[in-house]
Amino acid sequence: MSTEEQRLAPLRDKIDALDAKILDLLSQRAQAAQEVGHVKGGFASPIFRPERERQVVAKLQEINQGPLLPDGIAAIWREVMSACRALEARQTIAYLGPVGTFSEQAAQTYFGQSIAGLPCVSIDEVFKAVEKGAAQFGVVPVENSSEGAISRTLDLLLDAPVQISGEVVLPIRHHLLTKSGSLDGVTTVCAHAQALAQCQQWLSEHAPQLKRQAVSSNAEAARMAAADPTLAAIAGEPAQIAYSLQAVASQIQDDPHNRTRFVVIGNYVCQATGNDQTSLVLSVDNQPGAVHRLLAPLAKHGVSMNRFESRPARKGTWEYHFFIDVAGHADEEKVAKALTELQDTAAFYKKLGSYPRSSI
Ligand SMILES: O=C(O)C(=O)C[C@]1(C(=O)O)C=C[C@@H](O)C=C1
Repeated sequence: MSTEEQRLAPLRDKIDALDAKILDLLSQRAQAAQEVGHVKGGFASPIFRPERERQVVAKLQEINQGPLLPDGIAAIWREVMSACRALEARQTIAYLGPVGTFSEQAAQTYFGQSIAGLPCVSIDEVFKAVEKGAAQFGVVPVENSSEGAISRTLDLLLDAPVQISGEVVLPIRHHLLTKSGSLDGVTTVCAHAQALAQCQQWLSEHAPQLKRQAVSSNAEAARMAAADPTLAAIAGEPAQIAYSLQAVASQIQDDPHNRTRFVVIGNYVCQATGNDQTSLVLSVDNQPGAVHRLLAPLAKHGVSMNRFESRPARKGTWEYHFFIDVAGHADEEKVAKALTELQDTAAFYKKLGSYPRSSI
């Protein structure tokens, strides 16, 4: 045994002994979670409680003496609670598929790995899966830092009978992938239209010879590139792994801070956590100063606006719908007062949900 091995052996023995204790405690925790699940079953109440999961992590981060970092604690307990939640009842989570998409990564980032993933061919299908009860929750992209709002998601949120129960913000790292790891013989690069737009400068500078073909998702592009040596794909690491592709170039997005925000849709109304956001859709009659008057209650009651997005109204009597995110939970007094006055002023008003802010 080498000198290094001699010095590592007792430390590894110590780790093994500690791991055994941790496993015993985790097993006790899992049994307690199962009992929680039985209680919930008696009341037919929801298994997933995001506000409780935030509370669990926040308490541990508060008492943490190190050396684990807060993000490490959050990641560990996300998986601990994901596994415990699955013992209560495995949650089916719909997302824009196929496997390997950023939407799948967002679903796993939010719910952990212990979920039943339901890849859907379109954002519409994610909404349908949640509405018909085929999935408890859905994860859909709502805006990208480079390309702006995902209009289909906004249009579906307008009419769908679902709540926004959470949000996830993912850094988006696009890679140029092929089966061989080179561009020899490659004529076309495939990707979702958003990804092609987010990498257009890099493609023009480094691969202007490639034809650009938009497809339903980056993971679908990866699946195609895995089957056709004349194709390259722009996709993330999950798709690269899922379809055994090699990187020709990594992180080719034009904006190094490129990120996409996803919303979690479901029928669950989150309780306040102290770090929440409320999303709304509003419309006003087309009169001078109408939008200013519409938003006046927010300033009056000291409610901050985090986002304001206008969309042409595709039907009905109004010209625009305004998608607005405000800081705070709808149950907070100042937010509740502002929303009541907004509702009285607006020609159209829909509360999409109050939910915990993304921790990223
Ligand atoms: O406390 C609960 O409601 C539980 O179901 C337990 C638990 C956990 O593992 O701590 C698991 C799932 C919930 O989303 C929240 C917390």
